[in-house]
Amino acid sequence: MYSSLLEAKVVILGSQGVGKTSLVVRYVQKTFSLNCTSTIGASFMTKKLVVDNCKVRLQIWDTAGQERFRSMAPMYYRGANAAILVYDITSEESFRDMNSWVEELRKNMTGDLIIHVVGNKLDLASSRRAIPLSRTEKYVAETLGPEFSVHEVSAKDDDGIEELFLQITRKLVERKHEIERIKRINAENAITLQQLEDERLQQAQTSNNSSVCCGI
Ligand SMILES: Nc1nc2c(ncn2[C@@H]2O[C@H](COP(=O)(O)OP(=O)(O)OP(=O)(O)O)[C@@H](O)[C@H]2O)c(=O)[nH]1
Ligand SMILES: [Mg+2]
Repeated sequence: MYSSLLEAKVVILGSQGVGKTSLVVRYVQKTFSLNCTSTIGASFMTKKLVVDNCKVRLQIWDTAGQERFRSMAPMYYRGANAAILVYDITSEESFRDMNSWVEELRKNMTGDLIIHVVGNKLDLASSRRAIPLSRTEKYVAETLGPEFSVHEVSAKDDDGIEELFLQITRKLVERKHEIERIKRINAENAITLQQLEDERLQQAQTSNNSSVCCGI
């Protein structure tokens, strides 16, 4: 028996060819192909999991990295609960591009969006790494804040991807439980206030009755 159900929207953003589709396909379908076709517009996949006694349904939106689709991105990140910003650890350009996503999200997002920065293609680290992990960590700590996470993953080798989505889901579940706890406290406080008000009215009524009696 699960204590609650959570439906959440996660959006994947990043420049063309960093491996957004590969990441989602690896996580949801457990497969990988070196011959992916570039995404047109966007698409989503659903993943169900159970975390901390909570049944979760993640709707994972895979967006297109091609520049011509960039103006469509707000349609996908608005209403999202979490965003995964992907770069390719072998590409300086994709790392810089991620910064423009951070700026854009900052300007347009309301509410608290969970953001995870993800360097993909970790399997190429020894031969072609262009972005050291320390650089990403420094960037994220200084730009996003220490509470935001950095991951390096490989969609090809299925390395770090389960952990990435698990961490995001845990945060979403924690947040849901926190909101429920606050609602419960507010409801309890509202009941206490109502009881106090009832008692006050009752006392007022009693004293009114006794003054009427005295008047007679
Ligand atoms: N070596 C390696 N190649 C990868 C990895 N992930 C993706 N690729 C390859 O990188 C290329 C682009 O992957 P996609 O998943 O299509 O990239 P994308 O970010 O969805 O690209 P757009 O849809 O155009 O924005 C493909 O040839 C993938 O096979 C990885 O972890 N390691
Ligand atoms: Mg794609």
